Amino acid sequence: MTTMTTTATTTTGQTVLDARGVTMRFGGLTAVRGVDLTVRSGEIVGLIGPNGAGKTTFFNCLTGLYTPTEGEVRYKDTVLPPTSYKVTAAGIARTFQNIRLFANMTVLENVLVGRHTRTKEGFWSAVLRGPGFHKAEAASRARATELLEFVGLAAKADHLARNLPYGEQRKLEIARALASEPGLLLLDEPTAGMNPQETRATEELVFAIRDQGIAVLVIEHDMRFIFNLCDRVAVLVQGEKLIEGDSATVQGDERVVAAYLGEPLENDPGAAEAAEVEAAEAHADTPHDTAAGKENDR
Ligand SMILES: Nc1ncnc2c1ncn2[C@@H]1O[C@H](COP(=O)(O)OP(=O)(O)OP(=O)(O)O)[C@@H](O)[C@H]1O
Repeated sequence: MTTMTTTATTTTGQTVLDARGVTMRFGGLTAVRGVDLTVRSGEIVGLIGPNGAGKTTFFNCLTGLYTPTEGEVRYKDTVLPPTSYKVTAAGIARTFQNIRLFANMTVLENVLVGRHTRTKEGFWSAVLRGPGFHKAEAASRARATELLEFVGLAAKADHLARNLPYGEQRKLEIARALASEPGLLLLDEPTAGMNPQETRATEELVFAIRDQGIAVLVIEHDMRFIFNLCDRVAVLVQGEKLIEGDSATVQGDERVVAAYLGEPLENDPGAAEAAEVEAAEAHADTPHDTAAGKENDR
């Protein structure tokens, strides 16, 4: 990972995101109910909660994919327009839980696509390909290359996105989001499917992004990642914000433990194996056999 040449613009404490009373209803189901959340520059804020708690729906309300049924979202004092293109242009970028790359485009082209809200050259300029277009294109390529260096993918600029390993596809999504030069980056489960080394590298990458002056709001089920990374963590349960505070406060809150941390996650990779071992122990004549074998498999 290399350092971007843009100057860090951190003015710690300035509110970049101010969501007030955000409610999202789908017919009879209230997926998000009256959620307030602020994110300030220089901060990494975590959003956690059980499956179905409303985290992604809340992200969708912040990024113009959904228009909240009630409530208001402001970015740097301006009420956000209800379309994702305009939200990106205003300064909020995001990645998705399910990776959304252009699989048959190169790594560099994917990042160039992310720059479309920052290029002034219009349709006719692109068609006529005059000097203005070529200058803007060269500047965009230079910036995209810089971002690929930042996330550690410069050597793969010409590879097709679909040929990247999973962890690198997630990095590419982040580079593409950064290409819109956001002031706030929303990451939806950035380490899903990653091994521990990739997760650790993602943690470093998020710190580096924050150090560039970009505020980060991150949804993640990996609690170690969240509590290492975040200055503040908000917990959503059944669409409502249960608590918000620093890592120690949230981890120690009895309601959070009861509602979330105390229960195995639905996709807890150890849960199926643990159940298998328990069942084997209950039925085996020699309880050590199966359990010992399973331990070695982990
Ligand atoms: N477009 C939609 N139409 C109807 N219901 C929806 C829609 N999107 C989400 N929901 C419902 O809203 C609730 C919250 O879902 P959401 O995906 O926001 O939860 P989540 O906290 O992100 O879950 P996970 O951790 O599993 O990703 C769920 O009950 C879900 O089924």
